[in-house]
Amino acid sequence: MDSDTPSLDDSLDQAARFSEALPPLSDDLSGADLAPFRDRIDAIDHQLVQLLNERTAYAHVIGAIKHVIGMRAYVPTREAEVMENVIESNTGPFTDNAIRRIFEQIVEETRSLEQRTYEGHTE
Ligand SMILES: C=C(O[C@@H]1C=C(C(=O)O)C=C[C@H]1O)C(=O)O
Repeated sequence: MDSDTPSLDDSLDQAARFSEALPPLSDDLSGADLAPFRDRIDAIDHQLVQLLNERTAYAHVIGAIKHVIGMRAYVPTREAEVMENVIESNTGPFTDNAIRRIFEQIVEETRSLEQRTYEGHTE
């Protein structure tokens, strides 16, 4: 996904594919209800937090194993692979750069947890 400005039609198509619970929208958006879309966002945010914490739990285990076998927490080659994978999965409307920035933050937080836990980092 390279375009910086996805079309509203594409996002509406995607939204309809993701959730059958959404109300149909007419061409005139001025009377449309925000609530069902915000409800979906709230539910997704909840799932995202659970998934991020599941991801972190696996990384914590990986950190423990690396510590025991004498590996550093920070593995730049794996981080590059993670970044390639997520960009490969990206179907938009987020751009690849947006996905990259989000995952840089996720991986940085994950790495930091491992380093604090197993390498005595203070930040
Ligand atoms: C989870 C790991 O530890 C660190 C965090 C990574 C991540 O968040 O994906 C990737 C590589 C490491 O820098 C790992 O080595 O797989």
